[in-house]
Amino acid sequence: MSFSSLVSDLTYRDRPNGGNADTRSQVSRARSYASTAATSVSISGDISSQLHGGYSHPLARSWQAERQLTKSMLIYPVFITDRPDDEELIASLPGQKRVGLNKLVPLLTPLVAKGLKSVMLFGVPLAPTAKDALGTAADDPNGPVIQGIRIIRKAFPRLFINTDVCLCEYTSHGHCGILHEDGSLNNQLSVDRISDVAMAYAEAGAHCVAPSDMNDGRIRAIKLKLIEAGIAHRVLLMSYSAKFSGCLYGPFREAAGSVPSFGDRRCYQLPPGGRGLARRAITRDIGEGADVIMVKPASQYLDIISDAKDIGKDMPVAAYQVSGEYAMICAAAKAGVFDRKTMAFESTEGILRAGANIVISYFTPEFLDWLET
Ligand SMILES: NCc1[nH]cc(CCC(=O)O)c1CC(=O)O
Ligand SMILES: [Zn+2]
Ligand SMILES: [Zn+2]
Repeated sequence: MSFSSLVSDLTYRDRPNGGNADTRSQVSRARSYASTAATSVSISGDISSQLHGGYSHPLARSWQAERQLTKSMLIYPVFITDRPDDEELIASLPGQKRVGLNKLVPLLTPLVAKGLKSVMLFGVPLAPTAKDALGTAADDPNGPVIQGIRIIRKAFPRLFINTDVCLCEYTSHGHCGILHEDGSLNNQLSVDRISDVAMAYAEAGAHCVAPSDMNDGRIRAIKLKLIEAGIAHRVLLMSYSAKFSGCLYGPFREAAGSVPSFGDRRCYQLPPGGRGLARRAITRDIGEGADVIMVKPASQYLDIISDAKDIGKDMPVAAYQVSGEYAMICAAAKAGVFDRKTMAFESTEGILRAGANIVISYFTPEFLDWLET
């Protein structure tokens, strides 16, 4: 194929700008270049060098992705406080709100109408007496999560309810379990307590329990309790398997009031360089009975998402684009670094390309406007 025949193709091709004068003059300039250069420039017969035709049309571009982002892949994090009439914007998470139980249905109604399929519930106890060493408020039958489950089940019977299961929002020390006297996690007591909380959410009607505490053995403990209670067949167990420590949960901790009062979470959340450790945690959690494995944060850990897909070949992989990732995108877009919507898609498509089937995203309400299906 010669250069001049490629150039003449240009005149027939569909063009988004309708082949305006500008393009026509480019084409004629290219053509006159081709006629003078045709003898010296010749493109060899290598047909595999031609890729553009495969993605010149928007539909053809969509065919290039293994997984297209759809509304059913998105899970929206929802923060519920213990003050029923609360409705306040979260300063650290632009555009996101914390709501009380009375404002839950008004928050979700327009989103469900636009195709919201799934939420992840977080409880935010604000009452000064709400926190103690055991995180008692986590499974308070009158607390925000259990009452939130009941309200959502009734108002939106088709909405899939995931519940984040952890103690850090409810403990006086802000750690994700019960502590030894020296301040380290007491793994056995923590697992007992976390699995009780998971059971309380499942029995209240949650479709999914998702422990984010990172104590060893909690997946197995929860699965066994679900089986024992005869509800394992209707409750999905999503493990925050590869959850890394670092600075990307800051805005969430602000929103949920779960900043640890001392120390940090590095003894239970994974070290950022720990790819092998993440693979072991994923393998372990699959073995303990997880139905879905999660990687978190998402964009900084795309290799881990890919590993999760590889290890859990037959399982759905979820990725949590966490508060810090969201806040960074908001801040950069606001500063004019890039367009917010373009980056929302680009980051999410990267997460899907790495292997995720499910994305937990603060952009969900916007995606419901942006996506057709
Ligand atoms: N353990 C609770 C929990 N569940 C989800 C997140 C983070 C979510 C986000 O940053 O958006 C956290 C915070 C943490 O572990 O400190
Ligand atoms: Zn926690
Ligand atoms: Zn420790």
